[in-house]
Amino acid sequence: MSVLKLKPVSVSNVNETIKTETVDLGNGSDVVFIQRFAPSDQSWNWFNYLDKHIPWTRPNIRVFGKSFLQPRDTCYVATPGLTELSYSGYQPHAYSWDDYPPLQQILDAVHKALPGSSFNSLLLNRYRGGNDYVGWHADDEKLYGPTPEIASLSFGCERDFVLKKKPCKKSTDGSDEPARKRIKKSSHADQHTFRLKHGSLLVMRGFTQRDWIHSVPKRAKAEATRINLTFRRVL
Ligand SMILES: O=C(O)CCC(=O)C(=O)O
Ligand SMILES: [Fe+2]
Repeated sequence: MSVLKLKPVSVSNVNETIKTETVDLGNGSDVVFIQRFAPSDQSWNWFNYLDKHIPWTRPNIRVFGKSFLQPRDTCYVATPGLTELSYSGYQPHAYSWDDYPPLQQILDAVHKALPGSSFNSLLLNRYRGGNDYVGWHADDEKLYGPTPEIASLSFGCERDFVLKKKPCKKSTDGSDEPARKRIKKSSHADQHTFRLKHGSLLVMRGFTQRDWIHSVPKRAKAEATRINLTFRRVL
């Protein structure tokens, strides 16, 4: 019998040695979390560039029929020719990747870390202190398809990212049995909090947008600015 000897490989690419955690949310949903995706100095360079050069806007959005100022700054970048994004009654202008060359560099790094991914759009968020937030929502717009992979890269001030299971739909089977009894016992928690550090990458996959909602809540103590990039693929 011949034995295949494997030589130890010296890894030159930092991304290949980086610790990746996967949290199984159950029912075909999971989250991949890479806490140290990008080195701190590189992340600060990107933060400073984006803070200064991105044409941030704070649009009016509609939630439950009422008009609100979105509680964070935003900008949208997408490959030309894709279906236009529209959320909460707002249709952002799609800027081009070429307008902001470091974005292409960041996109390449994300693609390298996530084999098989091919993102073609990016929603940027800037939280100018702890009063800025994103409320409970799912990124379940039709243009992303039923099982979108969404990669979220964070720079600057650490904030909590909370995932919460959507409430179960009321049964339509006409049974009188209390729902509590009919639900199969599961070991999966229905809420998870991730501390999104400077340079971290969190990826939502599978049915996460169908079965879960997420938010970045207000935090009185988070005074500094945070920039977040969510990469998506429009089908
Ligand atoms: O800022 C974050 O970490 C999340 C942003 C988000 O959920 C979104 O842009 O859809
Ligand atoms: Fe989101």
